[in-house]
Amino acid sequence: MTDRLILRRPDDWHVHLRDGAMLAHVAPWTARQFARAIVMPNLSPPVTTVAEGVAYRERIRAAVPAGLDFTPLIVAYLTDRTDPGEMARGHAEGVFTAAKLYPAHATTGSAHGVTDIANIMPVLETMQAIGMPLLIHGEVTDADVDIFDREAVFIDRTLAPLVTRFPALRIVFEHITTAEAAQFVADAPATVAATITPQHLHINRNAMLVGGIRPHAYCLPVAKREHHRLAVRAAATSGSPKFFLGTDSAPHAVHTKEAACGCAGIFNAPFALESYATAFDEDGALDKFEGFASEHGPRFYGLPLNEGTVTLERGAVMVPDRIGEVVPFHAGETLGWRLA
Ligand SMILES: NC(=O)N[C@@H](CC(=O)O)C(=O)O
Ligand SMILES: [Zn+2]
Ligand SMILES: [Zn+2]
Repeated sequence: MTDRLILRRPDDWHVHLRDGAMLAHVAPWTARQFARAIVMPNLSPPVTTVAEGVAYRERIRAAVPAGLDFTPLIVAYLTDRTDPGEMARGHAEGVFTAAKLYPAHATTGSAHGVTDIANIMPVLETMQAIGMPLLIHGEVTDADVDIFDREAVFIDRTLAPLVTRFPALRIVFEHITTAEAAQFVADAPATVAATITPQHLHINRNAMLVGGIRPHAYCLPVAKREHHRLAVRAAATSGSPKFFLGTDSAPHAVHTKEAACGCAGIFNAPFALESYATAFDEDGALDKFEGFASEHGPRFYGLPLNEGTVTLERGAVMVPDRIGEVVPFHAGETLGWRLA
């Protein structure tokens, strides 16, 4: 039995670091675990221009404690009016690593998102031509589609046609939650990959709804039935280079989650590696963890692998009930792996 895991330094390919006081509160947690992170642009207002990207990157750097070697990778937020030239310039100047498609009103901070994919066709043409990855929150927003079906329907209505129409565009299907998504990505060309969160490896929808409504288990896409969790978990531990680590750590102050209309998002950054390692260990797949955490992501993005290592060791770690004003994922639980 392995008791120590020495991994090439991992990256987080999907995180929400927020802004202002929340940024200062949460950024150190990500920076102590990961070398780089793809930082989501759904601020208010969102990060849409190169100048805003540069300014946000500076604010993130200022929030990272001295001595931690951490590189934030900035993402542009696509709207109906995104200028292809602005994306090309941001990418060429090394500001925008990728651009994010939020279908309007699909999730937290998506009000300025894209109302119809037809509106961004010229942007996608440019991104394909310059090799700029497209990151997607893959859920439809149609009122007649059940919330538990919104990811699977998105594949048929939007994602599959997009992959056909843009055969050279690199696409990351973010935070997948369904068997359909795992299968779609596995069968898709090598231009299509997916991130997987810790929560979607650990919980199904019962965690949210059995024995009382549990707002801290609520995020989007919402956790699904158990067979979906198992399919997502099989994808993560499969060793396929199409699946990689993206926490979707999404902090919200406790009073905004414990509310009549609670915010979507789970704050998992403080114990993210511990959480993933516990899941891989439970499935006898620790040998697949380094690829998932440290290799598949940079290879897909065309970025160098990190130098240096982190060490995880078997041993109990208690997750606190609160971290400041935020309730972390696994609050009150004990995980079986800890960061050395
Ligand atoms: N995942 C979530 O439930 N929430 C994210 C947005 C997102 O990633 O969809 C957030 O910004 O709070
Ligand atoms: Zn999302
Ligand atoms: Zn997210």
